[in-house]
Amino acid sequence: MAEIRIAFIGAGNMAASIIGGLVAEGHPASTISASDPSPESLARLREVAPVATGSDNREAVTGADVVILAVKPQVMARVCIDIAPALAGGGAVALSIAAGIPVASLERWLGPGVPVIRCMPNTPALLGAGASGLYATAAVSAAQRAHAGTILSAVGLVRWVDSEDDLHAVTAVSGSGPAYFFLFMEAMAAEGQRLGLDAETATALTAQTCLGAARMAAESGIGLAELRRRVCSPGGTTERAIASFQSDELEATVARAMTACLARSKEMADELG
Ligand SMILES: NC(=O)C1=CN([C@@H]2O[C@H](COP(=O)(O)OP(=O)(O)OC[C@H]3O[C@@H](n4cnc5c(N)ncnc54)[C@H](O)[C@@H]3O)[C@@H](O)[C@H]2O)C=CC1
Ligand SMILES: O=C(O)[C@@H]1CCC=N1
Repeated sequence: MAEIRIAFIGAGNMAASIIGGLVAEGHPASTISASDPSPESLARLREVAPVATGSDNREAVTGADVVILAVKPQVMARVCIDIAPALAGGGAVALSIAAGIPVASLERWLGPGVPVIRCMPNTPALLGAGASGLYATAAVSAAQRAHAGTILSAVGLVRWVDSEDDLHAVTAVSGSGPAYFFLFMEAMAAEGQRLGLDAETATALTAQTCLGAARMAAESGIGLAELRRRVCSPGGTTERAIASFQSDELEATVARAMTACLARSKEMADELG
């Protein structure tokens, strides 16, 4: 990857996931810096990759090509207003990964002349298995768009969306999505134990099954419903389990959860924007 100087503001879970993935992909750690007031966050990050760390956000953004805003939505306004003078005229693009914060707010806080990209990534970025939705305004140059795409592609799948509003749906699908699968796996592993397996075996079988199913969904070129049908031997065991899920309205349960997620994303935009 061409050397892009990347500054992370906020060195928590998501920053560590993206930095870990970037460095594992061969992006030089020497071109990455991270700023965070929490010594604990910085120490955890240094265990992931030997990047430059500090607590001065303005210093971190100076000279960066891409500034990744990786703080919680609740502190984003304060952080942006604080770094705005250091970004002015520097030519950097700001890339926010915060849920719910609209581009218009980021532009207002960062000041004129700082192009903004919004991204909704997810934590499997740590393993290079992330999934990110990105949205850029017209003020973002083709080169800056390419930089953002290169960074996020280093840690997984990237899809650009044409409308900022679509990022709410991306959040409901892939941003929050890993947690849905963890919850589902927790339930499967717990039931596996109740049915007699030891905890390690139940968890390992569950995780590997999820991984295998996900790889088939992503790589086989076969539709999801067909993949499911191929596991269901007529009159067999899976058919019984699927019938039980369907009579318990699994699809409606999933739809309600994702609708709640999307509603919260919109609510956050209203509260914090
Ligand atoms: N965790 C996830 O799965 C995903 C999170 N996001 C978004 O990523 C952002 C970060 O989330 P996490 O990494 O999970 O949170 P986190 O709490 O792990 O990390 C946030 C970091 O920001 C630091 N921070 C607080 N005030 C700061 C300041 N003034 N300057 C610099 N750093 C400051 C905190 O000390 C902390 O280390 C959020 O906006 C969230 O919406 C997006 C997609 C997925
Ligand atoms: O729960 C959240 O608000 C963040 C955004 C997507 C995943 N985690």
